[in-house]
Amino acid sequence: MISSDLEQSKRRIRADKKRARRQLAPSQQKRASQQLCKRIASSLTFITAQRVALYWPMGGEISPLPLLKHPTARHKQWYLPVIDGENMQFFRLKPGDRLQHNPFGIAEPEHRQVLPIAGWQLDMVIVPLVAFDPQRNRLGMGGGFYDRYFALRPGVIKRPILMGVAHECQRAEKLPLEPWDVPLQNIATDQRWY
Ligand SMILES: Nc1nc2c(c(=O)[nH]1)N(C=O)[C@@H](CNc1ccc(C(=O)N[C@@H](CCC(=O)O)C(=O)O)cc1)CN2
Ligand SMILES: Nc1ncnc2c1ncn2[C@@H]1O[C@H](COP(=O)(O)OP(=O)(O)OP(=O)(O)O)[C@@H](O)[C@H]1O
Repeated sequence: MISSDLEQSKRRIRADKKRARRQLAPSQQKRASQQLCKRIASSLTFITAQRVALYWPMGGEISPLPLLKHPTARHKQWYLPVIDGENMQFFRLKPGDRLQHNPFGIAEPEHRQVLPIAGWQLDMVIVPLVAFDPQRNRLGMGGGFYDRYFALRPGVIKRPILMGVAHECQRAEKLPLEPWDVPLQNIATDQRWY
């Protein structure tokens, strides 16, 4: 087994960090999410972004949802990931939209526009992650959805800005890198920027 060392190390880090974030008390979760959203809301990336994708949190993930109600966010258009088999697309989320659960138990918009938005039309994507390191490397749930979605983005194009978000306790010293890993422009936690 050639891949075993790397795979094993990724498996271990995923298990560790999923446990760490699930163990945060509801009050800690709430406070962390508020701190995170305050940090993001004061960033130029967010202030100037018109079309922003975020995610519906699950399993102890830090919640980006307070951003939806932030005073500076009133004129933004919001998008959520929708998965279909191995594919992921982003669909518009409007106030009052009904949501439904996908097979992973993650909420998605129930009634969708016919076509998803094209990735390059998004200004900013708030990217969930399981673990990160100070070099802004990311380890996700293991489905490869975000890596595949952004794989086609040519290096010269800076749009959308990919902003990873996490609890500070999801920081790892150094993550094993895969050739397909898509770099994040920055990572925000409840504590600081990376
Ligand atoms: N909130 C959120 N939405 C997201 C992602 C994410 O990481 N977080 N994704 C980022 O790619 C995509 C979904 N990716 C996923 C990939 C794997 C599993 C999964 O393996 N779930 C297992 C066990 C969950 C666990 O270990 O905690 C399962 O449902 O059995 C779930 C989602 C799109 N939407
Ligand atoms: N650009 C790509 N082209 C083809 N396959 C890919 C690509 N990116 C990722 N994959 C596949 O996805 C699988 C999962 O990748 P990885 O373990 O890096 O996921 P992840 O980044 O943790 O997950 P996610 O992005 O869903 O949160 C890999 O085994 C790989 O085969």
